[in-house]
Amino acid sequence: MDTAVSVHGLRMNYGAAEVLRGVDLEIGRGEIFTLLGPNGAGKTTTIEILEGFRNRSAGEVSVLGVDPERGTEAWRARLGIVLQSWRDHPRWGARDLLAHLGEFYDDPRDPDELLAALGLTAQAGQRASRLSGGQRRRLDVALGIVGRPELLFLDEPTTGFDPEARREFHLLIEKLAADEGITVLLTTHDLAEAEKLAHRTAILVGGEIAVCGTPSELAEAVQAQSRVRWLEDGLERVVTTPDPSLVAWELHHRFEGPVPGLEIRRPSLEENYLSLIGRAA
Ligand SMILES: Nc1ncnc2c1ncn2[C@@H]1O[C@H](COP(=O)(O)OP(=O)(O)OP(=O)(O)O)[C@@H](O)[C@H]1O
Repeated sequence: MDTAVSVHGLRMNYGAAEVLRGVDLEIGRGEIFTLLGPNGAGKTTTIEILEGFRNRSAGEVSVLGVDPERGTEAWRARLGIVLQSWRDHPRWGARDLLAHLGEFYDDPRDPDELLAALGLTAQAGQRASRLSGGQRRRLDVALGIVGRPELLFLDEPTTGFDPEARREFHLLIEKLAADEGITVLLTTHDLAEAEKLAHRTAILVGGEIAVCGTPSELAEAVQAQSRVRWLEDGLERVVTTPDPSLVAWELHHRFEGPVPGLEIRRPSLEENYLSLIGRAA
């Protein structure tokens, strides 16, 4: 795998608070990688360290072959960064903002093509402060890719999007990765978004990677036990098991026929994700 991001034993303390507790990650070039986790898990802290905005407490980090703590301007120009909230230049029009930012790069994208790709052509002359939340996020993404980055960081990019805008946004990210080989690292707390969009996802819980893999590996790892219920001697019995068909087979044998009130339930991925991150499903 041609590596875009490599992280080993990453630790971060804010004073006495240990926020990252030994994070390991390898992200390949051209991959769409999601960092998924609940509020406060350490997602933003991780990507701020990768972006070179924050110095780590310990561990090894390489982003496009460079330690972010020693990143030069030339290295930074290879990154596209979309922060959680970017509220600068409220008086600038969307197109002017893109054209202006593009001047800082050697080979910027054409502002009009970018606006069209993001579905913002009608808002080209509109001030950034007058855009809706979803339009503003799309402009943020346009600003993030105007310099043709090799690696794009997106911190919770779809917060506030309606379903249609979210779907279009996902298509755009898939196109950027497929057509241009851009590596994308995005954070989200939406399991469905990670499942839909990412080639691979790492679930960050309490400053540690709980699970990392492709959507099917994720489903398998997060898949908890199934619940088998039945009635016996007037009482409800419940067992949890990784192999509900075996339990049902044993029950059928024991009852020598139909099992009263037999019910098998496999928790959804969402339920299992919630139990993994320590929330009631
Ligand atoms: N500058 C800081 N000083 C002290 N503590 C901080 C600082 N920034 C973040 N934290 C704490 O570190 C923990 C991780 O925060 P972080 O923003 O990385 O989480 P997150 O996973 O991005 O959360 P969210 O989904 O809410 O954005 C939280 O407990 C947060 O309160």
